[in-house]
Amino acid sequence: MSNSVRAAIIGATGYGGAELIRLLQAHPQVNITSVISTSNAGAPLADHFPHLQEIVVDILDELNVELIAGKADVVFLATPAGVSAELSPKLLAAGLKVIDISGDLRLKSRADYEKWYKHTAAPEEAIARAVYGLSEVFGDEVKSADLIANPGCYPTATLLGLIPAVKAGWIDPSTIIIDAKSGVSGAGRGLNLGFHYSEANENLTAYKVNKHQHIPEIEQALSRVAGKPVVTTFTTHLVPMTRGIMSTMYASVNGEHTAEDFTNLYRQYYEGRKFVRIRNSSGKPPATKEVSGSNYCDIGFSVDERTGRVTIVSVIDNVVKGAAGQAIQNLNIMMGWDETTGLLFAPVYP
Ligand SMILES: NC(=O)C1=CN([C@@H]2O[C@H](COP(=O)(O)OP(=O)(O)OC[C@H]3O[C@@H](n4cnc5c(N)ncnc54)[C@H](OP(=O)(O)O)[C@@H]3O)[C@@H](O)[C@H]2O)C=CC1
Ligand SMILES: CC(=O)N[C@@H](CCC(=O)OP(=O)(O)O)C(=O)O
Repeated sequence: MSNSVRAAIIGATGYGGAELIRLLQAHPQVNITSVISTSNAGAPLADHFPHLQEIVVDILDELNVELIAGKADVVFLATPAGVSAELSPKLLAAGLKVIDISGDLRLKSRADYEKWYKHTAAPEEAIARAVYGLSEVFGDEVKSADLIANPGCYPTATLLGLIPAVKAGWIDPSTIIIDAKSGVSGAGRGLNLGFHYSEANENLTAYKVNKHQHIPEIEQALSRVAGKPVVTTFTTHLVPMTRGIMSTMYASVNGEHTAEDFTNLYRQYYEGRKFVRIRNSSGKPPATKEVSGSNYCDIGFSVDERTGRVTIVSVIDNVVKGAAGQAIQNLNIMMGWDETTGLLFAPVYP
């Protein structure tokens, strides 16, 4: 077990990159040694993110694998789809550990990736080597990994909310419906008409209906846990707020289980895992603001005796637990450190 690591961040001028910098600069066992940009190498990072000036040294480096290997032990990729598929094998070959927050290495089927992401899939060896880093569920596999496929933001909230019940056989997986909502930062910093203030503000839109790239990711993990193929209906909505994801999930309950039973089951499943907080069944469901800026995932339950269905509400901050925070949690697990190192801060409220 090493006591500290040097970290490089590719995609440092984007939202995921900025959040990695914000969190890693406060991590006691990580030194940021390179922040990388393909379009602005040589410029100060603070030109892009004035909120980070004088927090980390920094002139943006060019993207050069040899340069990174000379400066860092671990590389975080906060890059658009298609980049990591090509770059990760080169970074691994240079002896680096790689944590990828894009979707490039999450799907075990290359055909599925190409169908849902419309990019060329990563080489088979890289996909086989990548460990799906849903920390609280697959943490044991993360321990020995050198390549992490960090889960997507929606899948993180959704899977943490469904897996204990699916695993226990308390819900019928064929009845699962997932209704998910995200703040605008989930779409990244790039410009796009649908995310202009006047289009997104005071508006609520469903998007990528039955076409969202997180559908196969969610189904892959649920199928693994259920031990049989699971398909789901998953609909995403854009909410005019900056951060936050809420996944509201519905499923038929197998047998007689109250909301309190679900609460106890989930508390047992996540025992000792500080970042998943299960709400009391008598209280109100969790809200996005109650996890904003933090690495927490809060989950609450209601069972409707009339319909025999459970409603599960799960919330996260998309850029923290849904991206940079979970990526750092996975680094902690890989390094044999306490998984909470550098991440135990309270949400920002209000
Ligand atoms: N935003 C979120 O909540 C979440 C995002 N993700 C995923 O994380 C990844 C990053 O997302 P996000 O930070 O929001 O996106 P942004 O669009 O904000 O940032 C992406 C960054 O990638 C860099 N980049 C673009 N093209 C290349 C290239 N060819 N090679 C290397 N770097 C490149 C750009 O910087 P430059 O031009 O300076 O190189 C850009 O700043 C995406 O795959 C996204 O889907 C996952 C979970 C949550
Ligand atoms: C609001 C919004 O547009 N969110 C994005 C989240 C994208 C993302 O995180 O993509 P990968 O996990 O596939 O990398 C979306 O729904 O596509």
